[in-house]
Amino acid sequence: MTTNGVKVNGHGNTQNIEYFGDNGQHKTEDDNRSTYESLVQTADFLKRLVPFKPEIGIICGSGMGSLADALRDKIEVPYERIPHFPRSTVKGHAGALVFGYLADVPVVCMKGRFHYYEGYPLWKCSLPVRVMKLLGASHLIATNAAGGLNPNYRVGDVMLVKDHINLMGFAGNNPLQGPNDERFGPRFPPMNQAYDRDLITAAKKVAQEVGLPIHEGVYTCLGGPNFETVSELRMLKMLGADTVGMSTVHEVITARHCDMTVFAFSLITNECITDYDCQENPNHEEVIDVGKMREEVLKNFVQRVVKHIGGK
Ligand SMILES: O=P(O)(O)O[C@H]1O[C@H](CO)[C@@H](O)[C@H]1O
Ligand SMILES: Nc1nc2[nH]cnc2c(=O)[nH]1
Repeated sequence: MTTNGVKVNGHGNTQNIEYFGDNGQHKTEDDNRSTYESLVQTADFLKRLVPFKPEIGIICGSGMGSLADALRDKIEVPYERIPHFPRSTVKGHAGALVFGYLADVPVVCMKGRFHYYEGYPLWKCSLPVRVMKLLGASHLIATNAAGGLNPNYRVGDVMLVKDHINLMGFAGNNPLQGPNDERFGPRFPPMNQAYDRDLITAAKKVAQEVGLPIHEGVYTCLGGPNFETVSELRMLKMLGADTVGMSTVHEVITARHCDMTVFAFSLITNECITDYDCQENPNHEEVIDVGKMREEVLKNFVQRVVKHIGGK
């Protein structure tokens, strides 16, 4: 079957999707991969709309889109207007880049991120990070809603991410797969200092000031969209993960590849269920509700972290 330049072959559960250019020439997934030049086009389009250079890129996690509402002199650009940009499909992820000033620091917020389970390859989920870099941002703040695996974590607490476990990477899936463009970064980037230690130290102080219960730990990302089984969670705990989600890791890898300084945190939206007798179920509504419940304190927290970065 061929429709709109896409041919789907296959029987039963296996399908191979082939792409065709305008002249019927065969294209592969890799031909559709964004290039340095296409991302420069995206950045140039945005530069024409925004009269300042963002210093920090902020990714709002599920239910945390209101972080972007705290910006002054906002310019909001819906994803569907931005060339080469994916579209948001998940509840709690509005789908717009919001430019403005937070604590007098110029920033750009992703009000809505892209997830692997939406059907986007990891390079596409992380594409906005490269656009932020091309816009001039030197720092990335990635926020996420996550399940708390560490038994000391409570719903509403925040965990500063000190490290991650790239589980999808173990299975051979990585946002940096494919040809490497040195203009972004090296073929083999180190990842042992992915999360900036100075920012973690500063953020701990800020959390105390705003009365936010804080932890420091290890995040892991699964592909989703289902929440985990009891056995999977027990395994992740043994591996050393403190929180579990479906985002952030590939964004951070992409940011470190292009030499951005990274700060990330998880809002604990649910306690992971590691007991077969527990009758509760995690669900996305609860995740979004906790984000909303903590919106004021998180705005305050992020604003102060941004101020710290801006004042450096
Ligand atoms: O990581 P963010 O986007 O904050 O969202 C988390 O919450 C959603 C599940 O409720 C998943 O998308 C998971 O990744
Ligand atoms: N994978 C995963 N993602 C989440 N996002 C919010 N809570 C959870 C969770 O428990 N598991």
